[in-house]
Amino acid sequence: MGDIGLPTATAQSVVSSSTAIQPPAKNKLFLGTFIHSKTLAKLEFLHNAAVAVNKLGTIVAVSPDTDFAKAQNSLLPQLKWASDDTEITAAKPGQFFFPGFIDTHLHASQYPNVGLFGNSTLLDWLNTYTFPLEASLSDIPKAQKVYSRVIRKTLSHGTTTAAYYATIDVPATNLLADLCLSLGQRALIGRVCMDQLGPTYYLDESPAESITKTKECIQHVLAKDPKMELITPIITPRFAPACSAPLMKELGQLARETDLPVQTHISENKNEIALVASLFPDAGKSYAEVYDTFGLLTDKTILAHAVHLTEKEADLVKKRKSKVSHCPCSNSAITSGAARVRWLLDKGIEVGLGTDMSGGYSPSVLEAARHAVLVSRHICMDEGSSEERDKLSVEEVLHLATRGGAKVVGMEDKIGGWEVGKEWDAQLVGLHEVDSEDDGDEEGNVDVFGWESWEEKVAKWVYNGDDRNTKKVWVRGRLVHERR
Ligand SMILES: O=c1[nH]c(=O)c2nc[nH]c2[nH]1
Ligand SMILES: [Zn+2]
Repeated sequence: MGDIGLPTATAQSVVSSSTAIQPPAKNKLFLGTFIHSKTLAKLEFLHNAAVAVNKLGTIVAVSPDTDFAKAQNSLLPQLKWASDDTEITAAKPGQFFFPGFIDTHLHASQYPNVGLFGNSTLLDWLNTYTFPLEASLSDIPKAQKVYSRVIRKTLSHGTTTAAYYATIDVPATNLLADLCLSLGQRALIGRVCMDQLGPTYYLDESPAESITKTKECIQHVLAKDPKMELITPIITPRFAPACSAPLMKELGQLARETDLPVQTHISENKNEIALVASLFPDAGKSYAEVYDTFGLLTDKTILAHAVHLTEKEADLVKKRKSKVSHCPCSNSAITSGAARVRWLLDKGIEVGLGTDMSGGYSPSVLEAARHAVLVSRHICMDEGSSEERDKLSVEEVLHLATRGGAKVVGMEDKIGGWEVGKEWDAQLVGLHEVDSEDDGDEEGNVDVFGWESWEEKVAKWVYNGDDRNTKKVWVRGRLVHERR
């Protein structure tokens, strides 16, 4: 990153240690069934397999047909790992390891509002529910309560990586970064930039102030995690209607100078699109062109929603290699529309899933995945649809939730599947076996009778699973959640 005149970190750290970027104490060996996305349409099932994870949290071996005895007698000696320096986790029968979910778009600051949207749509929802809550998080103890809770909650649903919006407040945004580090969630941390549209009590005073405060947050993250091993700063113009042309120009320049990722919203709602056209009559012809004019459509830009993009805009997004975060729960909840995911994928645009709390009502990427399936079926029922082809399958939405999301956040070399060299960001999933002794209360809604294929078990998990099925979660090899 070039010298961009970032100020030195000034914010007080509330959380003192950054333990999550310390290596785990022991090597780790995982045994059992491993499932991950192989291609968009295909899951791969590795049964009776072993995955070895070193003390840095990196996968160093993926070994098929390896039970406990073979691991002890062959794999560990091969790795030169002593048994007493290796922690072994074996999945029980019926359990499986799955890559951690990647939530490519959510507002940490809006978590207290999940489920609160009434009959609102985007612009009135922002004014009624969202801006007042976000503004209130400049109260640091309140921010601490909300941010710790949202991190723990999303981890408990298997989200190992989250692209967060915080608020305009610098200390509270830095606190979110600190908490991700201490609780061990991989995250992109965005201080929200907005110098218009919001209420006077919740606005950056000028483009210059917005840039200075953004740089303070970037500096804070880089001071805490210089190699961006766990947390990454992300430049966050809220959306075009909330950013003046001079602010967007400077943010585009900052993105170019720092080569940092960018996140924003695009084409979520028809009134919003009309507002963009009225606010930026000269800058460009379309919403996407407005961002492009200011250098904000980069190959590291995450565009949330993209519900109403035109053909020409989608082609521009593809040309710039910008990515899309599909947020189906949010799009249904606040009546935004149905994003045409197959159309985006067919154009070669990378797509991931976002919960978009609290436009979205759920912290669960699994919920977003099942709603992505359902929204795709609504698209099939529209006139002029290509019908069957528009449907997304279980395999496809799980791909979006993992490998697709990894590409959207620019971490496809690090996370999303079981390959040597990737980091162990994983969840252990357990379904309720009807023949087992327990009554299944702890295993959630997913009853498995024993005759299902593994493909069927996964489909049952996608349609009926929840956090009760997420038994353990790891990020970079560190256990960050365990269901008791
Ligand atoms: O889903 C959304 N959530 C938000 O907070 C927001 N702000 C602008 N546009 C937005 N869309
Ligand atoms: Zn959003």
